Amino acid sequence: MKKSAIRSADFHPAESNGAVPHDSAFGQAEADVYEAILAEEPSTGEMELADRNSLRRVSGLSTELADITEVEYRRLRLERVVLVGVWTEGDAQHAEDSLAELGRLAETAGSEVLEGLVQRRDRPDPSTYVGSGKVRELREVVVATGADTVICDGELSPGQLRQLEDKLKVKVIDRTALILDIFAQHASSKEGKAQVELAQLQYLLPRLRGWGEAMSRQAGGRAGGASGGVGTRGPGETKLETDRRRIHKRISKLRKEIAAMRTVRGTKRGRREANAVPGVAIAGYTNAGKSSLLNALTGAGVLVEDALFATLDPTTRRADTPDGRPHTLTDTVGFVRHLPHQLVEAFRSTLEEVTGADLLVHVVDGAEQAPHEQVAAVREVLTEIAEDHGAPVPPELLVVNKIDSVAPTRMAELRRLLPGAVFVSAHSGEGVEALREIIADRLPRPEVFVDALVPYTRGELVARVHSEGELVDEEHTAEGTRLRAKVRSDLASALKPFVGAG
Ligand SMILES: Nc1nc2c(ncn2[C@@H]2O[C@H](COP(=O)(O)OP(=O)(O)OP(=O)(O)O)[C@@H](O)[C@H]2O)c(=O)[nH]1
Ligand SMILES: [Mg+2]
Repeated sequence: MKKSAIRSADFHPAESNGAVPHDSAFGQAEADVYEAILAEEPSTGEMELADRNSLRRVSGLSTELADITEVEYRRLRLERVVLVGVWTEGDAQHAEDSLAELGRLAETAGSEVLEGLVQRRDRPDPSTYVGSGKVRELREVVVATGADTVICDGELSPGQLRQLEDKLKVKVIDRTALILDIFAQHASSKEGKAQVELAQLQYLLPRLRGWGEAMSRQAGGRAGGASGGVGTRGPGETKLETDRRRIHKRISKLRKEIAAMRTVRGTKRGRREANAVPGVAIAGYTNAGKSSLLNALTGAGVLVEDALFATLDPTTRRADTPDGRPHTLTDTVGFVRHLPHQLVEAFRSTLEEVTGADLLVHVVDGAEQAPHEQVAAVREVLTEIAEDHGAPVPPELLVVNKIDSVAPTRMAELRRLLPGAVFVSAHSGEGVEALREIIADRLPRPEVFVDALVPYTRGELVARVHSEGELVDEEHTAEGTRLRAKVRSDLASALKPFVGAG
């Protein structure tokens, strides 16, 4: 597994400030307890209780929310991580690719990847995700590497997370939480932030119970051994109820806010549609080079970064086809395997930019090992959104990017894997001109022929024919401008009063 440089500025070893988890905003780690656990490896049933009582609460994971709004800025503060995946189908290569991607996601979130392990199983273990033997092995790796976090390549149930954490004694998070964390770090617009927070809270809600139990158990332990038994409402649980209510309230508030922002976005899009300017959405796997391609096509200065999910807010640019027809190009949020469904829901309004487009430019990174798998993952999410939206997926143009870093021998293979694709390099510009022509070709064309005499008082209609339609000829007469052109239906109806007037 590739190692990234340790981000020393961000590196906080387990803090030992004696903070009681209940009082700390996000459960400060209790380093002294942790040291004690490291010193002895408990294995017997007798040890188990002590073991559980000394569970290390890790910063960022605790559901203790001092202030719900902090979720927005919540960072998992991942540091030194060990990755683990369960491989249930496909071949070993597939499992390793998925883990390598998890590693890149972890690095994007700012952590150092120390080790990666995969296990072949028919299905993940219902209680600990990996099998019990593997848990022990994993614990050894955690101790040997000094990792403070284990990231699992899947979405774990609240119970699985808790049990693994109990056994590994370090923070355990899953792919979903990791992706949510990256989105939280990258969201910059008001809408993006609200969407991420909504997704995080939805993820958090079902997980409150388990952690709440652990917390009340701990509280009971501290109170002198009178641990809150079954049915006892410990302080943790009371707090839990309050937290849950506050989260529910916050969720409905966010939903309302997002709906309002969606209306604004819809209005903007509606205006574009009313202007009959066809829209192209650039979609695709994260890091495929969507923003780079938008820049190459339009000269827009959109942020390009070798990071996953650099773009969270759609950027729309106007452009003209080589034959002068205006259209819009929208850069969109990238997709990834197992995109958390909470995010798909929260980002619906953003993703609607994609399903509402006239043409989908689906960008895929040609330098990837298995680009066709990324293509499949993207199509899966698109279908899901389109179904939700009750609209068909727009016609797709597959574009293979980064051909500057593809070996010539590999090109033939790519053509076979991705039939019908256009090959480009946003960097070298190769193929970009051809892509422009193909996009122009696939855009809906004005289909209604009009022959109208537009009075000089209605100059704006003439201007629209110039910018949106295809002019056949134009003549300035005493009564007005005589236009013969092909236009889209909405403009044709606006011109109707003047048709046949000459
Ligand atoms: N070699 C090569 N690298 C490219 C090309 N296009 C983009 N890249 C690199 O790929 C990385 C990702 O590019 P972006 O344009 O940010 O990709 P994106 O699809 O917008 O990514 P997200 O917004 O994070 O989903 C950057 O490091 C780019 O420099 C290309 O044609 N060739
Ligand atoms: Mg981007």
